[in-house]
Amino acid sequence: MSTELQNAEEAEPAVELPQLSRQLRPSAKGPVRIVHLGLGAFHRSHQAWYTHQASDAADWGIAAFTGRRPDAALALAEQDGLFTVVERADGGDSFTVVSSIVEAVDGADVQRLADLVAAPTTGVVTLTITEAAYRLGSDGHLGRTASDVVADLALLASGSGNPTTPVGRLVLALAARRAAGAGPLAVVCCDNLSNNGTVAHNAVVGMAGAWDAGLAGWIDANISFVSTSVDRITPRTTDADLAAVQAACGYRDNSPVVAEPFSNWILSGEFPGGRPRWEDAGAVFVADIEPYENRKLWLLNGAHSLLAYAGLLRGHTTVAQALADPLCLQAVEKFWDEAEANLSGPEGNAAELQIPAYRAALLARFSNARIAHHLAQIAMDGSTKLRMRAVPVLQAERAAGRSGTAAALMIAAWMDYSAAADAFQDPLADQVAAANRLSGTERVRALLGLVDRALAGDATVVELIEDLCGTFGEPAASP
Ligand SMILES: NC(=O)c1ccc[n+]([C@@H]2O[C@H](COP(=O)([O-])OP(=O)(O)OC[C@H]3O[C@@H](n4cnc5c(N)ncnc54)[C@H](O)[C@@H]3O)[C@@H](O)[C@H]2O)c1
Ligand SMILES: O=P(O)(O)OC[C@@H](O)[C@@H](O)[C@H](O)[C@H](O)CO
Repeated sequence: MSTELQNAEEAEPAVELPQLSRQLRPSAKGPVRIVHLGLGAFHRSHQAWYTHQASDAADWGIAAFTGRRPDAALALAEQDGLFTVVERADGGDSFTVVSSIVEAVDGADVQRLADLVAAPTTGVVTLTITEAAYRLGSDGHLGRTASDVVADLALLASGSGNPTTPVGRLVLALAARRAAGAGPLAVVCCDNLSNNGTVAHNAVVGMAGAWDAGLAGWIDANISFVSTSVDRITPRTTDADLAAVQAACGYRDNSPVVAEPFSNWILSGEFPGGRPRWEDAGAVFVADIEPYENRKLWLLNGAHSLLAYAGLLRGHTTVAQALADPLCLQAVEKFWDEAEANLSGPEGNAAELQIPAYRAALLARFSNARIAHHLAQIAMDGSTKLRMRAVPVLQAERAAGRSGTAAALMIAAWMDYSAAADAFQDPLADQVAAANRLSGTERVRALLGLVDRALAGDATVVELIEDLCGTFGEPAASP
């Protein structure tokens, strides 16, 4: 099922080509034993790709559900779940048809989700629903005032209708599993969150407990929440990507995904319902995930957020363009110095994390100009992302008696961007807009309070961030 072609863009585009399907590329469908929520680009390039490569892949089919719209499920269902992963390196593309997704379902079909999660054959639920979708407040617990959470809780209490949040849908499906007596399984969070297994646990148990304390107790006793560090840069698919697959592979694929050749998956936790041999594709299972998670979230994702806000303010569009700007690069290097000073390795062995090599590899990965990773995509949902990417480094620097200026600069750049952006997307967009109607120190304090309440109460930090605003260009005047 794997095709290797180099320099696809040199091939002539074909016309009237057959569509990718299991007839065109014969491949058996494994039984559904993994249910996935959040059928986006990253699930296809990462968890589906690892499952496809496992030596026991034939035993582990994935049923993948979309989040907010049916489109991705409809497109993939047309191809019996098959899609192409395009690995885009500096030197050219290579193409692999991935067959692990055996069912692609509209997330609104909550009955199908409940049926599959309740099946005793299902052993794993994976999640890529984005950081903001867990609806956690800055205290790390479910924000029970968010309007969609309120609506889902009312709906669960009434016993009729379908939840709309992914967490609400999962809670309903786990209730069905409990009723069916189907036993334990693992929920594997693959979103870019620190301690993401605990985040998923707090969101799921928080919502279940607000509905039915017995269900929350059953989930605590039966569901293992696995933490992971996930890595593979996967931008949104473009029309040019569709054309490149068509030209190189000789079929039409309406759901290809383009990713960098690099991939990494580190997992920590129990799998009481079994799991595929993901280690065959390079996944690593560890006892203590925190050092790896911090390395990735601070160095990679932290630099991404910094480049996104600084880069957009300076008129750049992609990660590679922003990195080529000396002012942005310098900010990244300084942030990395601060982050590195606070990274400790497994069992206190920092050398194990190989930070210099990791930093050098990141510079090379970010500079891959053939991967057009748009800063606007990375910039979304900043109030949530900064809690993982900037706040821990700033707190650690201050605890060590240092200023934390480079981490504070990331937050200042986000503030400037929030006032300047034409289309600002964030779960707290309304509060951000209200804060931006204030001025001076009041504005900075209000914005910082949306990211971290304790930091907003520290006058020195507020002053530092206020001084750093404007570093990458003045934001537009407040509305
Ligand atoms: N793309 C990457 O390079 C990458 C790498 C590592 C980790 N991740 C993680 O995976 C997540 C998804 O990335 P992606 O590239 O697949 O994005 P995507 O936009 O392609 O897909 C996101 C999926 O989540 C659903 N979703 C988003 N917000 C939701 C909400 N509020 N409620 C319900 N469903 C919602 C969407 O409908 C979609 O199915 C990221 O947020 C990140 O945490 C992504
Ligand atoms: O996907 P997000 O929105 O959490 O963050 C944007 C990027 O930082 C992220 O997608 C990275 O590219 C990814 O985490 C690399 O593995």
